Amino acid sequence: QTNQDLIANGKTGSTDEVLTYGMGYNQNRYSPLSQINKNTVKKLVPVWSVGMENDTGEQAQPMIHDGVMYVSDAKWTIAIDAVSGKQLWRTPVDFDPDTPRVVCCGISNKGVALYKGMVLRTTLDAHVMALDQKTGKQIWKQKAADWKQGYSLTAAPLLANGVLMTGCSGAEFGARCFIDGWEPETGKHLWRRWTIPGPGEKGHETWIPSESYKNGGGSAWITGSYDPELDLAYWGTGNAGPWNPTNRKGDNLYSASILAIRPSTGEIVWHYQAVPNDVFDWDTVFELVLADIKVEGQNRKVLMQLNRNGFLYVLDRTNGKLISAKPYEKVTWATHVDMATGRPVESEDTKRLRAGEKIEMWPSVRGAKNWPHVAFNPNTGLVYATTNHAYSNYRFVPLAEFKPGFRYQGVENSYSPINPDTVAGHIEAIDPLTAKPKWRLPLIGQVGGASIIATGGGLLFTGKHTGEVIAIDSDKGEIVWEFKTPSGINSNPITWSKNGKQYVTILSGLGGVVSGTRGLPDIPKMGSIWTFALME
Ligand SMILES: O=C(O)c1cc(C(=O)O)c2c(n1)C(=O)C(=O)c1cc(C(=O)O)[nH]c1-2
Ligand SMILES: [Ca+2]
Repeated sequence: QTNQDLIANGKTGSTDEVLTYGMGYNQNRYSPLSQINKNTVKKLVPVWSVGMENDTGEQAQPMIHDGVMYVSDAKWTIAIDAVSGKQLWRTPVDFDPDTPRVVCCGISNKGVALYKGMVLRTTLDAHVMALDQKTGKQIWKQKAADWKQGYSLTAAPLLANGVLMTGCSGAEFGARCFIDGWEPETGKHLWRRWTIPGPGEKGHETWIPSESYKNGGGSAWITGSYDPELDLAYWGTGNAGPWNPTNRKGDNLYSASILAIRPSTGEIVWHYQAVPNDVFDWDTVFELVLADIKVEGQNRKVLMQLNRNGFLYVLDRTNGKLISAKPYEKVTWATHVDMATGRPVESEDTKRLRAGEKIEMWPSVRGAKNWPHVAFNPNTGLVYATTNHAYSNYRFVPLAEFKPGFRYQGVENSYSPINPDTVAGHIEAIDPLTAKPKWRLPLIGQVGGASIIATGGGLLFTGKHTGEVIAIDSDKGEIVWEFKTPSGINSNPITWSKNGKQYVTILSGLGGVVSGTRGLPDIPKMGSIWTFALME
């Protein structure tokens, strides 16, 4: 898995390999594979399953190299023969059992990176490590931060231009976050880009008073994308900390922003802040889909994001200029995004919130979409997304004193109820420039939990909170196949091939933030991997 292999993956490379988070550096989550298609999908059956020996949740995207599948969760790194399902090795992750105290939203891990014979991963207790692909033995391990200060690492690393990039979580604990660059071969720390600039750094002046940056948040808890031609990694940052803004005035850069970063140096080449002075948990971390699309007749290199805040942003990824920002769900916190300034125009409701009143706010603080990733099919030009239809009853309450490693938020929040007949969200096909749906499949009585992949067979694969793996006709938005797994699904599916045969793999095991969602069916918590193929 050289740099060339990683660049080719998801583009011209073999569909036998899954080497990057998002099935390609562009995070399109699209595969041209078409053996499993609308006609053949009725013959799709499980071919193997492996237990994860974990009940804290499975979110990882598996990776595949040379017929071996690499899977992770917070407790394990595992290698499996991809065709037979036979386990090759299993290495436990060693962390203090108290660490889960500093995770806001589940004991999670979203996957590994593969590079030059190594499996590279992050750990819940804020370490980064490399294992040998053949044996599972540790090659190196480095501490990124002290978990007792509220830091954790849940995202898969990004290997870009020979640099291993990792993010961090902790904004709900008033941690000040960062993105790190490491030398993958040795674990040597190359650079740190604080997402919240300190004294003397550009952007620090947007924190008033100046010491407020110390609790500034700006987590980087979803893996970035990479454009090898521009040599830019795109990485989103999370909410400002604490949510209650009493002690921090100003725009609070670079919270709730999209950053274009030079992998070799960590330099920020451009930034776009979606939400100045965020008070809503509008993490702008979600997947950044890179695509080349026509905008008003012109070919543009764009970056797209369905932001948690309900707007679908399309940016020129060469320079960060805003092209479009339209709402894809019900939004009441802002009236629109001002295209001249790129800033959201806050609503009367938000003015009342800032004045201390309780408001009903759409979307809820969980977002019009949470992390489950979208797919983009370059042939249809549509984005396929799992979205949420919910509101928060939300207000600020006095901030408790800051204590490192403990919640530091200063808000009161309750969610709209979910009853068995509530339309709590949708799986939908969306035009990126209008943000309007082509079709919508309602999620009734449950929120969405899993990422989507799109295929050349005209299908989407994803999973439901209630445990079904589903295939959807991507033109009509109809479920055409399903299989019930033992637990709920909130993970990252992949499709791949070996010896001319197409497979779909997905993890089951309820975890993450949906595991704590009230009003939903009581789902057993148990991790397992499932691989499907057509019955001969
Ligand atoms: O700001 C942060 O540091 C941070 C981190 C994480 C995380 O690492 O899982 C989540 C969130 N925020 C968050 O707001 C959120 O809704 C969320 C959901 C999940 C999940 O795994 O289901 N993680 C996180
Ligand atoms: Ca957050």
